[in-house]
Amino acid sequence: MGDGAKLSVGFLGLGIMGEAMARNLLKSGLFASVTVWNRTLSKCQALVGEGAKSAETPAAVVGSCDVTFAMLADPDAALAAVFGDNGVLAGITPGKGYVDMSTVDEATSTRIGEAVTAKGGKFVEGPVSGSKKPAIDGQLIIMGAGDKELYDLVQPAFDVMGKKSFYLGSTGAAARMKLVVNMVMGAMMGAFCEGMALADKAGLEQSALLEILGLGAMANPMFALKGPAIMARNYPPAFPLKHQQKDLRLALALGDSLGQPLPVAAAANEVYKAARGAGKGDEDFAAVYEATVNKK
Ligand SMILES: NC(=O)C1=CN([C@@H]2O[C@H](COP(=O)(O)OP(=O)(O)OC[C@H]3O[C@@H](n4cnc5c(N)ncnc54)[C@H](OP(=O)(O)O)[C@@H]3O)[C@@H](O)[C@H]2O)C=CC1
Ligand SMILES: O=CC(=O)O
Repeated sequence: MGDGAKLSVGFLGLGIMGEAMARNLLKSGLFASVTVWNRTLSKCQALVGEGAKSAETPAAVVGSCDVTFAMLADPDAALAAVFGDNGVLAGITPGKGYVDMSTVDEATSTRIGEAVTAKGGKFVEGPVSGSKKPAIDGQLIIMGAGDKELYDLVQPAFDVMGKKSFYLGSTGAAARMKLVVNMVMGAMMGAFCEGMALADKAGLEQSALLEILGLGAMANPMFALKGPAIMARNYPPAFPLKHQQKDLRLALALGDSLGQPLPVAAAANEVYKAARGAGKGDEDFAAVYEATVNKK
């Protein structure tokens, strides 16, 4: 690995994000091969049709690749892929790299990193900011931490998947940073939805609110993008609500562990929990509006 020859890379998890990210690795032509795996194996077919290889287990992917990337739902999924039967660990041999780009907590990432390095492998965590479209466009923001040699080795892959990557230090730093970023995002979306609901109740046009917000210091791409979805009350998933609630839950746990009060995020989390409870978990996180709006 790292002797100038093209790397063979693997990718575990072909959900909304992973499929787009793996496709960009494939399309780049920078790698000797791209081998994919997904728990629901049928989801590998599209990429195989475009030139990827597929394998039946994470161990088989890792065994046949220099570096394997993962983009999995949550801590349970990330741990299952590594420690489960025929998981990542079964394929790790000295020198192999594992880059987990899922949004998880520090404890999960540390556990995975320690297990990989105990077998002589190298580990980087690389959670991302940016949603379905930035993933498709290769415009993610990548937060990296862990083994610096592996981070440098996979920089070309990060450049294909993202517009900027940051090396933040030892394992855990990127996991923490990503949770802080998504805590802010979840609370912002919660406040925005309350504003949209109040505007409507107060006899104001939501489109006018959107335009006024968009012209001032609070202008941001998220309000501009999600505002029309909220007005149409139609939420095709780009960032599933269940993942935003998971991120708030993990950020609040981080706050608890550090004695940092997070009352705004805690309140926002309750609204996402209500939306999940109402069956909105697989819709876009803008569907938190449905738990905000007072239907009376
Ligand atoms: N969507 C977004 O905008 C963004 C998402 N993220 C983060 O990226 C990660 C992936 O998100 P996204 O692609 O949207 O999620 P999806 O829900 O679309 O995909 C989740 C993936 O995880 C797999 N998975 C779930 N549970 C398990 C398990 N127990 N064992 C093995 N595999 C499992 C799924 O497999 P299967 O197909 O079999 O269900 C699927 O491949 C999450 O951590 C999310 O928080 C980060 C930035 C943006
Ligand atoms: O984690 C979600 C995102 O949009 O970033």
